[in-house]
Amino acid sequence: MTTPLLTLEGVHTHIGPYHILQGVDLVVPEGGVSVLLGRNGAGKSTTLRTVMGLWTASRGRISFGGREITRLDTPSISRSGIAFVPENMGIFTDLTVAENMTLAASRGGMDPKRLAWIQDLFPPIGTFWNSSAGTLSGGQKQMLAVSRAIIEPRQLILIDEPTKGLAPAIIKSMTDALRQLKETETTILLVEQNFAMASSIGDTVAIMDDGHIVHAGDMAELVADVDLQERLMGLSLEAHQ
Ligand SMILES: Nc1ncnc2c1ncn2[C@@H]1O[C@H](COP(=O)(O)OP(=O)(O)OP(=O)(O)O)[C@@H](O)[C@H]1O
Repeated sequence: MTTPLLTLEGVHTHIGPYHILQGVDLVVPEGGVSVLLGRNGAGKSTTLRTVMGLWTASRGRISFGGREITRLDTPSISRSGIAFVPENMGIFTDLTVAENMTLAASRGGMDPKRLAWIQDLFPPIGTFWNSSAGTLSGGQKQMLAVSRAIIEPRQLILIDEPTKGLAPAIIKSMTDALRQLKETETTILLVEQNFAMASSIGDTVAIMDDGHIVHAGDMAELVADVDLQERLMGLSLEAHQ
């Protein structure tokens, strides 16, 4: 088994009076794509937000690269090498694509070589460089959100449902780009509801329900095991058959 990059052990998260994560155990190996599947409300976004310190775990332990990050603040977690693309993408629609990218390059200036690589990965970033981000299509906005997250090299990127609401052709471009990103030094933890997309790119998979991980293993095993898919169907795959 590859070395774990990110580990959650018995993580509980409360949001106000609600007990949302109820002992999440999750291992993201270094390299490749780990997919987190689960029906609406299962706790997938809360898991990503808890890793980023946007919610603080009330119990349990989160380690990244062998270092405990459970109670660090979000800027420190981000500086430690984790980028986050939230479901609402977090881009500035009143600013241009160029301004969005400049703001994301927090350590002063964009590396031109890296920017050229990103524009190659996501051609609309170059094409619409001086356009207002608000005028981009849904898929282009999502590409901008991912581009902002990778403007500086990161060891791990957490991406929340990048294909939500996108047309099949755009889902394919996004999947191709993430596949290229996975060939680099970046490990990806992807929350997805689109099982076809998730299974085409994922190396490992974890399935959540009711604030727990109910299955974890290799994606190839889940794809090959129709019985297992059927058992888990009601939990996560129902909308995609
Ligand atoms: N700010 C909040 N206040 C109260 N409850 C919340 C809040 N954010 C999330 N929840 C609740 O936590 C549970 C898990 O939500 P979460 O967004 O993590 O699920 P999810 O698996 O990502 O679902 P989806 O696919 O619909 O985004 C849901 O019941 C949701 O209503």
